[in-house]
Amino acid sequence: MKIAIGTKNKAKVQAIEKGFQQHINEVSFQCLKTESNVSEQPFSDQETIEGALNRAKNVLRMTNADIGIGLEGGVTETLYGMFLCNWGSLVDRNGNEIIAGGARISLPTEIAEGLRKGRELGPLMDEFTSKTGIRQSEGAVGVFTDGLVTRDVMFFHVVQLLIGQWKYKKNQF
Ligand SMILES: O=P(O)(O)OP(=O)(O)OP(=O)(O)OC[C@H]1O[C@@H](n2cnc3c(O)ncnc32)[C@H](O)[C@@H]1O
Repeated sequence: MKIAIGTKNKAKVQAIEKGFQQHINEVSFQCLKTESNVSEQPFSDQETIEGALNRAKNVLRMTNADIGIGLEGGVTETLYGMFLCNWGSLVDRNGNEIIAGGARISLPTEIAEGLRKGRELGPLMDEFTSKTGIRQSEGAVGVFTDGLVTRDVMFFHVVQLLIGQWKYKKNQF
C-alpha cells in the first residue's frame, strides 16, 4: 500500500510511518511539501481541520498513492484561555475522508498573547526555548508537558485514530 504524506516535518513523518508500519503490511511512503490552503497559523478547530483535510486531498492528487495523510497544528480560543489543537485527515481513492483530533493543552499567557498579535507558534516556541526547530521535534506539546507527550507521540495517536476509523469503515461495507 502506498501512502502519500502531505509534509516533510520530521515529527509528523515519524508519527505517520510508525502508525502505518504497526497496522498495515507492506507500506511505502512518499513525503511531499503540500499546501494546506489555510493560514500559516490556523486559529480555530474548524480552520485546523480544513488544513489537515486539504493537505490529505492535495497530496493524494499529487501522487499515485492509495492513501493521502494530512496533519495540521493550530490553536483555538476557549473561555479558559488559548489551547493548542492538532488535527489529522486520511483520504483514499474511494472517496473516504476520515478526520481525527489530537490531545489539547492550554498555552501560557505570553505565548497566547504573541499569537493574538499575529505571530506564528513555531517561531514563538523557538524564542521561548532558545532552540531552533521545536515544531519538528518535541513541539509545544512536548515543551509544556515537560517532555511527557512530544509532538510525534501526540501525532502518532492521531494517526492511529485515523487508521482505526478507516479500518472500521472498510469492515462495514
Ligand atoms: O511543515 P509543516 O507540515 O507545515 O509543519 P508546521 O509545523 O510548520 O505546520 P502546522 O500546520 O502543523 O502548524 C501551523 C503553525 O503552528 C506551528 N505549530 C503548530 N504546532 C506546533 C507545536 O506543537 N510546536 C511548535 N509549533 C507548532 C507551526 O510551526 C506553524 O507555524
